[in-house]
Amino acid sequence: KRLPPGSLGFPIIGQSLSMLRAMKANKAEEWLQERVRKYGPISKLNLFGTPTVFLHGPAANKFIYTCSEKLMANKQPASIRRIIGERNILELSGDDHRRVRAALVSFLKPETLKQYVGRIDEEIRFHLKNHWYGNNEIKVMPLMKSLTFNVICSLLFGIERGPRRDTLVKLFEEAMEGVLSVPINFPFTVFNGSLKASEKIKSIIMELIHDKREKLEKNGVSSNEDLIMSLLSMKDETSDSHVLSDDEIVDNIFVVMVAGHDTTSILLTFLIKLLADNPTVYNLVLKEQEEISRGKALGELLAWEDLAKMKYTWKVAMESLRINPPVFCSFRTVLQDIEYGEYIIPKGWQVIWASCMTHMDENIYSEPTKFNPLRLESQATSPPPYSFMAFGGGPRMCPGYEFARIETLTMIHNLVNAFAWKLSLKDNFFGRNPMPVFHQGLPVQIQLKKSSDAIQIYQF
Ligand code: HEM
Repeated sequence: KRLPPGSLGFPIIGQSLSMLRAMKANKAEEWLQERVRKYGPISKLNLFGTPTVFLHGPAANKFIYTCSEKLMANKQPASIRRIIGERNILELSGDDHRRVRAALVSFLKPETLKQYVGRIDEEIRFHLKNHWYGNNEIKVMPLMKSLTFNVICSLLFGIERGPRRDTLVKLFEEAMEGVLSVPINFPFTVFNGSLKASEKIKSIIMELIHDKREKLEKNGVSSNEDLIMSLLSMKDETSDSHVLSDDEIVDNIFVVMVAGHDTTSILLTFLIKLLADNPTVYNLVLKEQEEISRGKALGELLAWEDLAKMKYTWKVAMESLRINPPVFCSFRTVLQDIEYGEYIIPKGWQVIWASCMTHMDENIYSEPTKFNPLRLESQATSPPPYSFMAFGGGPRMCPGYEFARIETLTMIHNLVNAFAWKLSLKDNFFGRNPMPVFHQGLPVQIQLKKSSDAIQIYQF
């Protein structure tokens, strides 16, 4: 058995800068395709200070998602670990991972979230009134980021609108800049700036924990009012001790901030673009959403049951995720030498794979660059297992799927019912940092629909 083909490049830096440059120029898929052409579906390289093996294809996806925890752990690159924290779910494995995941899922599961659909709808209407109503043009990407951040602040962290939220937004952007960087902590480096922002974010979360604990003790009852309250209320049935330590709550609230807001904002941004580019799809989505509005009183908020009727709209969202998955690549760390085909992946190395590569494989999806929401519906063309990777897979599959679905469907329902829009620019260039970023924010010209419903709901 031997090492996979490829070069490890220069020590520490390896191919990191070359890959980051390709990501910034939105050429990362081509960069990876070039590797596959040169070396095949498995090759070695050096990323973010660690020797790495890149794997490609559904068989590789299956291998990673079903691999024993004894062979592969979910350790992230050092930059992510140091910014978010050692006890965040992405770093944990075995019983620790199951315990923290179960605690998060007990709030993120449909049975809990279904009662919050109306609250998310309210936050979205507030956003539309404040940022869309009365304007002729808006920039979609920054607005979607602020919307999804506000939704998680309200629902998951119970942070009221105001200075604390505003400070968090700014710090959060600074922290995110260095999540994929060479982890050298010199003054004025991006990584150094991100570490400083991360410290401030953590002290804000710690303050929140103290405030909420006081509130819980005063009331003397457990609470599902928001995710932090829910985590603080959780006790082990046998020992009566808290399920998560304060440090674990801080690191995992941080990870939910990262995982929960950027991803959905990117999905919404691409959806708005795809709907502008595809009038037929926009009209079909509108038809589905108008049908739902007809069954409701004027101004009545959406409920869980309404979301089940938005089947076509969700297919459109899934097709958007196939073409533009927000999470570009994922990492695991090898704990023992692993044999993969004719190669060996040594202990201590990283494994990396990229969903976009599988999603754009024409052997799986015919005409992969074509936006076709119905392709995920038909039995004949539905993708084989481990071929749709936007939410990951296996025991680490995204636990925020339902939250993202509620938020996305509720926003699209409100948008198509109230507004028509078209892209302001012909070219809307985006790069990855590591999430996609539209350089000009995706400006669109918008028009409030003339219907009396839209005017009554979305005007002040
Ligand atoms: C469109 C929206 C979203 C997408 C595309 C997405 C994608 C993903 C992917 C691909 C993974 C797995 C990464 C891996 O295997 O290494 C993941 C994990 C995760 N996601 Fe999401 N996500 C989304 C929304 C959310 C939301 C809204 C939340 C929370 C409110 C969330 C919380 C998490 C957490 C905590 C994990 C780690 C799970 C674990 O390690 O057990 N995500 N997500």
